[in-house]
Amino acid sequence: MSHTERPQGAGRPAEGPDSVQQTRPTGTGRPGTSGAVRRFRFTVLEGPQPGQSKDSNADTFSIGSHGLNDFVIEEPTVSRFHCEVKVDHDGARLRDLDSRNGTVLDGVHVRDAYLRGGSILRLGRVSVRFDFSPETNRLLISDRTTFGELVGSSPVTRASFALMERAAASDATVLLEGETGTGKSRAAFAIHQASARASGPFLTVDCGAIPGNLLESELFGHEKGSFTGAIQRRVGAFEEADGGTIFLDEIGELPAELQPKLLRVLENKEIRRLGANGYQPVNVRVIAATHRDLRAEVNAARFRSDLFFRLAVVRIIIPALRERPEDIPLIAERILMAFGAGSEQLAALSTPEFIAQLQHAAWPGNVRELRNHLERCLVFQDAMPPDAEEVSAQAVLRSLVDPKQPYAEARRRALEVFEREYLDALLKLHGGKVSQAATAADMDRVYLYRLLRRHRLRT
Ligand SMILES: Nc1ncnc2c1ncn2[C@@H]1O[C@H](COP(=O)(O)OP(=O)(O)OP(=O)(O)O)[C@@H](O)[C@H]1O
Repeated sequence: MSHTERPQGAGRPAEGPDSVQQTRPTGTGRPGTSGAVRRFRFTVLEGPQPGQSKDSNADTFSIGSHGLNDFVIEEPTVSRFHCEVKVDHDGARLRDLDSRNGTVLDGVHVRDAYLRGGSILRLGRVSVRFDFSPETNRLLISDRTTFGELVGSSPVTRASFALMERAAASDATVLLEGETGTGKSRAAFAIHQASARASGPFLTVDCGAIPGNLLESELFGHEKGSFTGAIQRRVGAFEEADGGTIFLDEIGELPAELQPKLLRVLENKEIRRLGANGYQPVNVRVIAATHRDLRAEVNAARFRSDLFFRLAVVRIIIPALRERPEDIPLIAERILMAFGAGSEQLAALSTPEFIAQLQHAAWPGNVRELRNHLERCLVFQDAMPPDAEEVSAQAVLRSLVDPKQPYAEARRRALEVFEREYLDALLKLHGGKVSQAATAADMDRVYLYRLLRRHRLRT
């Protein structure tokens, strides 16, 4: 059985000893503040080291047999990344990370549930007890509300900015995790620009968009004649990015046969072109991103555990837009300015009512979807509520037809809107995978890429 459980009375901090007193960081408007979240502890009841306990030191805490967990329990029935607890508005939320033997909470198999103080978890043959402690953990929150192109004032966003600032100050490999459209590629570029490598190149390789057999040559290059069609020598992205940063987007899609090759680059800082005899050194910083939880991929043996270890030196999670509605006024203003909205349009699209509507929408496509919606509002010159996307096709067509415009111009605008809607829906249907979308739509992949870039649906 799998379900989501909430403790009674969750939703607002209760006063009992087992409730979360403060799940939101404090002092959110003040510069340089750090937030506080309630601390908790896990104690092993049955397992390899009974009595051993571990306190949380941030707002999330993971348990598993892999060395990157907060509580490492080395026992064969415990998965590498077994489960995670995150303190949120409602309490301490437990998530099973697709573990092999599952997570059993007080006798019930759960995937997602809220914990009470004294809850007993069974992970394979190990059992642990969860308790809240009276102390709090302080979280580091940036005093900035912008980082590169990204803006946001919510504590979760500013906590991610704090990590991005730290990442920029170092040369460590970074793993960015977040749903599609949350701003991962902008974050990667902003980290590069704020780093000592800013004057060097920044190269993006979308590991999900390039067929596996071409990806190796795209990344590492090839020698002339190394395979059929290799009519001349080609420099790969790692060599091209020398002295700068390479952004490996959708790293979760990296084919199994390329994973040890990337691992070697990260470990030894050297690459070998396809068909070459020897290795050559490269000086490149790697930032990777994924919309998946790579820990579940590691559990399922689809992603190498040692590669995850090397990539996640700094792991930054960019939350979904629905988890940070406080960011919406700033983000909307930034987007409207970028579209060149005039002061009247800005005023019409920043009324408290309209902003509240935006803040209550689910935005499965995150900031990208918000941007598309705002663009439509500008085109239609109307502060449409987000669910107005459902308006009938006829109403949309009617609003596009403006007989005061020359025919050619009216047609161009209508086509423009159609194209964007089509591409947006196509990408959503195929989970953002461009190659797959191109095949399904019977389009050339390179042409689809060009269209996506024109509509700013891809960078
Ligand atoms: N915090 C933010 N402030 C302003 N704009 C943002 C923010 N986050 C995202 N955006 C905008 O949203 C759009 C999508 O961002 P981006 O392409 O970086 O997302 P992504 O997570 O890399 O998406 P995908 O996984 O689909 O590649 C961009 O236009 C970006 O500028």
